[in-house]
Amino acid sequence: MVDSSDFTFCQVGLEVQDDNIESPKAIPDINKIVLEDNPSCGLRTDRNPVPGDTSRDNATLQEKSDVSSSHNSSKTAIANDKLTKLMIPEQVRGAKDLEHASQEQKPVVKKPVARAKVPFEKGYSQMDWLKITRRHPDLAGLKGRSNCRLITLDEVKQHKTGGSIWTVLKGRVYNISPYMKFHPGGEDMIMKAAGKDCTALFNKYHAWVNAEFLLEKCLVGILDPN
Ligand code: HEM
Repeated sequence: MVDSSDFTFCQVGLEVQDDNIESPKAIPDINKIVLEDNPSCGLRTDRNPVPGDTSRDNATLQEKSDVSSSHNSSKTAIANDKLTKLMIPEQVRGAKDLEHASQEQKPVVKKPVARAKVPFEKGYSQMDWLKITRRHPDLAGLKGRSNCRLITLDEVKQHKTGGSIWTVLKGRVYNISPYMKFHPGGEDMIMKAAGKDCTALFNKYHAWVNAEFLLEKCLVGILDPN
């Protein structure tokens, strides 16, 4: 559902039609599901059959039956020993690591990715910015000029400092100078956009941000494509 009060974000991909969601397959009978011990790690003996070796079937069976029992049982040790003999040294090392890991049973804890969002100063939230855009008569610094004119990249390059910091975003030229202190990623980051096309950088960090809306009043012109 689209929240019309949330002006900061825009839709990036296609919206999923809720009523079109269908289960691709019927849910299988859970009683028929056979659990296998690490089927994807190359430990299954039926992938490396050795003629006349009946132990491999036992080993596979042993593996299956051991899923719910203790990993430290002597039967598993024998089966694993047989398996290791069928493998090349790299596989043996990998299998030993795996065995070791399963014995320790350590939970995998994923570290959260640190976000580079800067806590905003009082009076510099996105809501404060929105209020300013409503009140300020000339955030773009147009001084009466039209914001429909074509602007070359050379002209953009000349605006890198002070109250006239221009950037190109998705083919439009904005004066981002008044927005600098409001940028949630910090002034240093947005300063990287000064005097150049920042579309790639912008999309790298936050393609979902609705800059067309946030910077609407900062529009200086359209980038000359030639
Ligand atoms: C030029 C127009 C830009 C606008 C309007 C803008 C706007 C925003 C907004 C609204 C957020 C908060 C996003 C969120 O809460 O999810 C944000 C965060 C951020 N921005 Fe920008 N930004 C701009 C350019 C840039 C550029 C050029 C860079 C990098 C060089 C950048 C780097 C960041 C970073 C690192 C964050 C924090 C990331 C995060 O919240 O995960 N921004 N920006």
